[in-house]
Amino acid sequence: MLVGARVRLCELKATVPESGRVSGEIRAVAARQTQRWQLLQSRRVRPGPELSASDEPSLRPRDGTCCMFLSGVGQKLPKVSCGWSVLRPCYNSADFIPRGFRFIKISSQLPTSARMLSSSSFQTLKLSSPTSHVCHVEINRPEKRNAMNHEFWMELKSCFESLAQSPECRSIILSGAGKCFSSGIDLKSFAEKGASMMAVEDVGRRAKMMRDFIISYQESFSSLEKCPKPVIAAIHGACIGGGVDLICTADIRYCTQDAQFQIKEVDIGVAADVGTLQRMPKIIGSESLMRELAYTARFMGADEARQCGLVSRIFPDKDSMMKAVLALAELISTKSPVAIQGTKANLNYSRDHGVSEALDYMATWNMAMLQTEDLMKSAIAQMEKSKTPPIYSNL
Ligand SMILES: CC/C=C\C=C\CC(=O)SCCNC(=O)CCNC(=O)[C@H](O)C(C)(C)COP(=O)(O)OP(=O)(O)OC[C@H]1O[C@@H](n2cnc3c(N)ncnc32)[C@H](O)[C@@H]1OP(=O)(O)O
Repeated sequence: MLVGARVRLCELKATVPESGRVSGEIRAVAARQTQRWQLLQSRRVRPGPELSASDEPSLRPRDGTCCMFLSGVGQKLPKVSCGWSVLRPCYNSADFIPRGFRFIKISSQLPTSARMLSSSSFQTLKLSSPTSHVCHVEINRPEKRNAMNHEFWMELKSCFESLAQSPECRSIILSGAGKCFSSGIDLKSFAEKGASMMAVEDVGRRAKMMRDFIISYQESFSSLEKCPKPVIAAIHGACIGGGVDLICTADIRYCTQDAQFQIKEVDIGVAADVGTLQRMPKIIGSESLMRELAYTARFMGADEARQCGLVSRIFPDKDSMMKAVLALAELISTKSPVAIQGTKANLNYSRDHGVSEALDYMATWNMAMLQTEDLMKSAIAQMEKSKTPPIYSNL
């Protein structure tokens, strides 16, 4: 929201339950984008005349939150149309708070993730924001069946590191453009990289260079796992070699009926080295099947992938799958980001540690996170049997 932008406060809904605490939501329209504002702090109020919004909400310049002041109080508040207002910077918001209530800007239609990280930042990825808080990352080399060239590995890491830092992004969809999800590492790019490293004469230096190279590719894929937001992989057609390594870093995997998974590495003379051998046994649970797939490089179809737990749902085609992943990502994005990100961090931790160690980690995590405002908001919504989820602040 720009300082000085004209906004029309089009809807104010608030109720004062018996406890005397106000909960509510305010919507404003600015520059043809729907902006949502939510009550951040509530105060005890006296019964009185209808509540009306002050006509000059102020934007705090540092963090972009909006201070909105209410001049009256009341027991039950109808929808109120408030006309046009001008947002002004508020350098000392504390001056204003005692008289009313503070509102915080929750979201705009275009999340920061997508605004800041436009597709034009990347050669091999296409980014979009299907809804506020959901980001869609598409591997975008369809003419090469989304083969992973060096640029892709570098861009994927920088993309997910940025999304990790974007407060407005709450869930992420990963898919492939064109005929398939991915044909794995770009064999041409891989051969060129290999040749340039092999040209280094000293074995020690050559080995060090290769190690750094492998680690940099591992870190690229690990950026999905380290990203605190849940990642949903949507897989159609071929998912080969590096494609399998990549989907193993996702939180949830859906696929189409025509999906084919192949741990191809033994066929190109290498042991898979960017995550399949480490993550997939923990996903599918069968050591025997894991080894069979990795030693033979045979294709595994969608039904078998679901049976062994590699994917959780199968769809007849890409369109129906994308609708379902979008609905799933959207649903996740309506939940408390504190709760969702805490859940991901602790599921990851507990996968890699023993039960008692993971319980200890959980307790330490929640000794901070149980203090979140999201807990109270959620509890109130549950008690009030609210049909819509509470609106949570970005994290
Ligand atoms: C540190 C190391 C880190 C990671 C290591 C990972 C290991 C692996 O990923 S191993 C797996 C390597 N991948 C493959 O062996 C797959 C090769 N591709 C195929 O089998 C097929 O292309 C297909 C995916 C089954 C799709 O078949 P189709 O739809 O018939 O397309 P094509 O005509 O074969 O290909 C179109 C176009 O794409 C180019 N291409 C496809 N895959 C790759 C690839 N992996 N690397 C480079 N280029 C690829 C193919 O050459 C065609 O290009 P044109 O210029 O149009 O000829």
